[in-house]
Amino acid sequence: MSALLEVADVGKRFQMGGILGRQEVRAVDEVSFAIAADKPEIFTIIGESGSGKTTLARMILGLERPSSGRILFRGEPVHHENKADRLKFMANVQPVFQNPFEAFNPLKRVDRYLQSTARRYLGARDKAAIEAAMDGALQKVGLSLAEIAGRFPHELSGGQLQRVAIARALIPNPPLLIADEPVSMVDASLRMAIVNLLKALRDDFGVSVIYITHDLATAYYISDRLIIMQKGRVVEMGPARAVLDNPEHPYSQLLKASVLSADDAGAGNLKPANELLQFSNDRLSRADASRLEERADGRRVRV
Ligand SMILES: Nc1ncnc2c1ncn2[C@@H]1O[C@H](COP(=O)(O)OP(=O)(O)OP(=O)(O)O)[C@@H](O)[C@H]1O
Repeated sequence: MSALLEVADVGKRFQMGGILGRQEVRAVDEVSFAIAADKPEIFTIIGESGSGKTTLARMILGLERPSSGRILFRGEPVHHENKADRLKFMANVQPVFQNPFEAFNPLKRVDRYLQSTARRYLGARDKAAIEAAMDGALQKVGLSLAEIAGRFPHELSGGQLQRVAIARALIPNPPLLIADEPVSMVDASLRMAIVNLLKALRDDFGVSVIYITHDLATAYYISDRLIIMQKGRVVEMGPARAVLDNPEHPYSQLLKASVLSADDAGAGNLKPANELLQFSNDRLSRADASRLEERADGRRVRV
């Protein structure tokens, strides 16, 4: 397989506190996976708050240096000191952030963002070429330049604004998007439309998406493969349906049980989840001596 992205034994440690109470946080610990160049997919990173998802995403985007391991995009390290190399890399790997209202300045018209992206990455100078690039990207997300031209962020819904953010990311025609919790700030009624859009980008335009979430339901619906992270470590990874239909690691089971117990609210059905929490914490305390073991269905589980 020729790899689009290769993440190999990647770790990130942060030093916390002063000289005395100095502490090390292992935000990400020995994470490995690869995304093929010729097989677009939605690869999901799932885990609760603090499990290291965003740190991993920032390292893939070249915004943070790994403390150990390596990340290669088409065989080249993702960290570039040189501005031109950085720009070339960013044209290929584009981020979509959680909160579209934070991503756009409320006093700036949204089409300006698309314009500057087209100038920056495509080197487009004349008005017709810039507008064609903007409209092409907006059409991919179900909008058009005519619909959003001249409008300010508050004149669009959260769902529309997130579509514009995705259109902006698509302008350089990147083969890979890194979408960090792209639907968590979007109104529940509009969430599926964004999730379906990510699927359409994969199916119709061959874009791979690293989808970062703590939401099992959308992860199940959208993912080809996934990794489940707990405190910086992968506890289970593999084909999404196989893993989520029948999770093996206690933490994966706990995530699934938490979704079910939320549906079951009031039914007093928390005991199994409490037991799983105990199992999961037991495993975590022995994590240093653990390793990922391969299963017949293609998944790998930390044992
Ligand atoms: N710059 C930093 N300095 C120190 N610690 C950090 C830094 N960034 C992240 N961490 C720590 O690393 C761990 C992983 O954080 P990270 O933000 O990657 O998790 P996450 O899964 O994305 O959580 P969330 O869903 O809340 O964003 C946490 O314990 C966090 O406090």
